[in-house]
Amino acid sequence: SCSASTLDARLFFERENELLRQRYHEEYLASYTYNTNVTDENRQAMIAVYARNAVQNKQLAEKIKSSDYTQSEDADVRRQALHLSKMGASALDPDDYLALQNAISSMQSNYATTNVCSYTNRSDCSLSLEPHIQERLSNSRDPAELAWYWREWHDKAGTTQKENFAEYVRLTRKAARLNDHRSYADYWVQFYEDADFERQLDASFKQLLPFYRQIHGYVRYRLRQHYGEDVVPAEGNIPMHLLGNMWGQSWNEVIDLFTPYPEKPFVDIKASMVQQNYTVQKLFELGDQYFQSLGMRALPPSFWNLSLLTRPDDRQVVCHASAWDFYQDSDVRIKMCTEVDMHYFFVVHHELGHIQYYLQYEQQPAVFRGAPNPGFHEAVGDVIALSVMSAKHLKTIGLTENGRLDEKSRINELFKQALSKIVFLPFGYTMDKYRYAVFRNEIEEPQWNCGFWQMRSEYGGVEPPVPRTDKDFDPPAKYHIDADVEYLRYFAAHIFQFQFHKALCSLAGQYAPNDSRRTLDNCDIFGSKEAGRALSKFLSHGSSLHWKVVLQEFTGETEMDTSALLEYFDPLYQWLKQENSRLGVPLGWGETNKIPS
Ligand SMILES: C=C(C[SeH])C(=O)N1CCC[C@H]1C(=O)O
Ligand SMILES: [Zn+2]
Repeated sequence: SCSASTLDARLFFERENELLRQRYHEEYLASYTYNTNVTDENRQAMIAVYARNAVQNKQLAEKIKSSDYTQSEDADVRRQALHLSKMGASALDPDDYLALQNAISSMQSNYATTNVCSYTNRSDCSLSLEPHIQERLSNSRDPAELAWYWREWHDKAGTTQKENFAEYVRLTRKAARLNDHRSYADYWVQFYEDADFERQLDASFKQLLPFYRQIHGYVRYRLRQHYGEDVVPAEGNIPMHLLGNMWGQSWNEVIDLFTPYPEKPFVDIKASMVQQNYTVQKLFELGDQYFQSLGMRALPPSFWNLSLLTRPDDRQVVCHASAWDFYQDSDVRIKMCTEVDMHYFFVVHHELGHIQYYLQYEQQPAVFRGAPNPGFHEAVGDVIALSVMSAKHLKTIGLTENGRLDEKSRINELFKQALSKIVFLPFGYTMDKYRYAVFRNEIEEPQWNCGFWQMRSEYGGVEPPVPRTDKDFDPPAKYHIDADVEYLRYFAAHIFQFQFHKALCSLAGQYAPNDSRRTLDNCDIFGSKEAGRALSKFLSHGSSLHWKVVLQEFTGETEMDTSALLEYFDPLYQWLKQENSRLGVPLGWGETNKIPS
């Protein structure tokens, strides 16, 4: 039985959740219209919807704060009240709110529309990040050309946005204070519902640093062999323009420069795709079929009709991949500028993971249609991709012949995985350690750029190809910094995904401890209804329960834990330690000399 006041509370939240769902629906429609057609008119229209809804969200939060719902006897009422009283930017007055949304959307528009001039044809200034500049960073082996594209992009996508970013810092700080947070960083941290979160992050990073140092040392050694000592220092920071990615967040695009066993070549999956007439549509169909093989939700017809899966040639779009929930009639979509290659095959699964989450929790009240830990949402697709990219599965779908690797090929494949999964960690960690420091005014505005590069060097041992000063401003060269997207969700996801993978592989009978035929790096859960049932149950909770409760039901654990990740990569870690000592590879790095000391 429950008291009249609880019945009254439930009615209140039922009504408010329906209104909130409608607000989400119109917000995401307006945002999708802008993201798939970047014009100032669409940008203004989107902000107008945000502003109108912010007033409603603020009123709801204030109504709840003046009630006793957070003390209700009903745990579900308490949790809904807690979530809905968290005001972010909507705490700002209307003028400040509009100014903040203008700053953020202006940075996003700049990022989406920045083009750079070709290194080989300076009069052609039409090159976009995806696919043109990324193709050069992956395939050019000319340090001068790579440095050209690094600098063009950072000058045009970064430095030009300094004023907008300063306005963003000022107004998010004001919003955080209005909500009694010490800073906007503390507003972000509260979404992990764990007072110990930042300490756990630091502990996880420290646990993984020795492994990263082995990878960093080996890569620097091999890069120096290839490019020579004038380009790559023996013991200093790695110049990041050589690493195959604009931000140095994953290095697998240039793995052919440092394959552990070059005599065991990688299968060229892209060539197989091209040879088999793969289309973008096919990549998404394979992903859809994977989830269906687990007994999970199929993509609804509206997904295929309303998504934007390739870059259109008649308008500007925000190419950065994203998945969308329109909070109505299972209307879920992906927007990305897909190309047919292995990188996008991975991104397709990453985004379909978000889509599956949306579909699994759509029955929850609007307030609980999200992940209980931001890292969970970013981990789902990656977990499936760990199975999809295994030699076993690539053979199943006919992209390779060999479904079981010999020891040397296994080291090569584990190294390729580590060049995105382990290399990513210092990058992900720094993205928000830096923004926390800026939001908390621990780095002051005149040092914002040098502070950024000092942290990238301290945590990851990478540096710009050219000297940078505080006259430059490089952070907005990264999408998430422009778009006000918190980033530690990806760091957490890179650890959680191995915990999820181990649990699912066990359920699928694909993994057993100490069974050399059933290791984590060659597990493929394809077709396992057992695994699918567990994953569906995990996702269907949405954020209705604390993430530790939901995690415990799924994997038996209650913490973010690096053990599964280290178990997955152990053969490589042991190999690297031996190889680096055999070669006499120096480990670690000093301070970067690319910023004024
Ligand atoms: C693919 C997405 C959209 Se949620 C993304 O932003 N990711 C996925 C991996 C890390 C991060 C990035 O690109 O920086
Ligand atoms: Zn994502």
